[in-house]
Amino acid sequence: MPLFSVPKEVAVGTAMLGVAFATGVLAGKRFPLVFGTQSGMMGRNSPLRQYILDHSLREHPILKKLRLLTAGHRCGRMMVSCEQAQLMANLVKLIKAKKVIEVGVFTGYNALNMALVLPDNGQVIACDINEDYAKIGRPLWKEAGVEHKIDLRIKPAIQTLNELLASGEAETFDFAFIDADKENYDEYYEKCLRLIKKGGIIAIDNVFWNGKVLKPRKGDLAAQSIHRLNEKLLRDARVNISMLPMGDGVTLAFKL
Ligand SMILES: C[S@@+](CC[C@H](N)C(=O)[O-])C[C@H]1O[C@@H](n2cnc3c(N)ncnc32)[C@H](O)[C@@H]1O
Repeated sequence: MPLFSVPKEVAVGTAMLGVAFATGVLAGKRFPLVFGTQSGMMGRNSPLRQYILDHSLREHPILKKLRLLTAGHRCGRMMVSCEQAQLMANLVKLIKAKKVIEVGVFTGYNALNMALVLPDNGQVIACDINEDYAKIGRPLWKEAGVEHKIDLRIKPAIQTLNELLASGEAETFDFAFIDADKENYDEYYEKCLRLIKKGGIIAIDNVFWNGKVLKPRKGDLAAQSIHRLNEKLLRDARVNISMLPMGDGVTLAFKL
């Protein structure tokens, strides 16, 4: 005797949805992504994400301090996810990077994360328009002993990137992380591509834009901009790419 009964149509519909979801999961189709951006299977507060953190996060104690401090800020959700930052640190180490760019710094969680793995003469050119955010992180950059590696430039990132190009620094960077205003993503990508060396890597954050790239709405310039760049990257012969379902989606572009 069932504990409760549902109309046949509802039962059939639910079963079909379940099969569709499972098929999507098994076939690696888009269902898990649709359900898994910020609220579902792999969302920020999901058990699976917690499992990932419990079984892979190796966070420097001062980095953790900055993460917890930033999480309490009213804009704390802008911070990059810690597992994504760890992937970037691993890549920076793997390619023995010396010079990196960050477009969009906030309190500097990822700037600190990269500075911690750069050699002592390494350099993070950190671009942001808001110095107040960086003031939160700077004491911790100092406490970690890497403040000297973080060169914070407070002005629109496009201006900083243009200045780097004008001062002859094209093809001298190893790694770039793009994580500022989404409407300018394409311009950041093009300039970073000129600034990094062959074999260098560009990581682009928020490439899912919380699922809105699936059907960008007319007035949503951020979703449109990210979606356009995603489409362009698919066909961009200057790079190899991987789009990863981590955080809000991150694309890695490897310069050929
Ligand atoms: C998502 S947050 C960056 C998070 C950061 N990467 C981290 O590790 O936590 C975006 C940042 O981009 C900055 N930003 C927005 N527009 C910008 C612009 N035109 N030029 C430079 N920075 C900008 C914001 O002030 C904000 O700090």
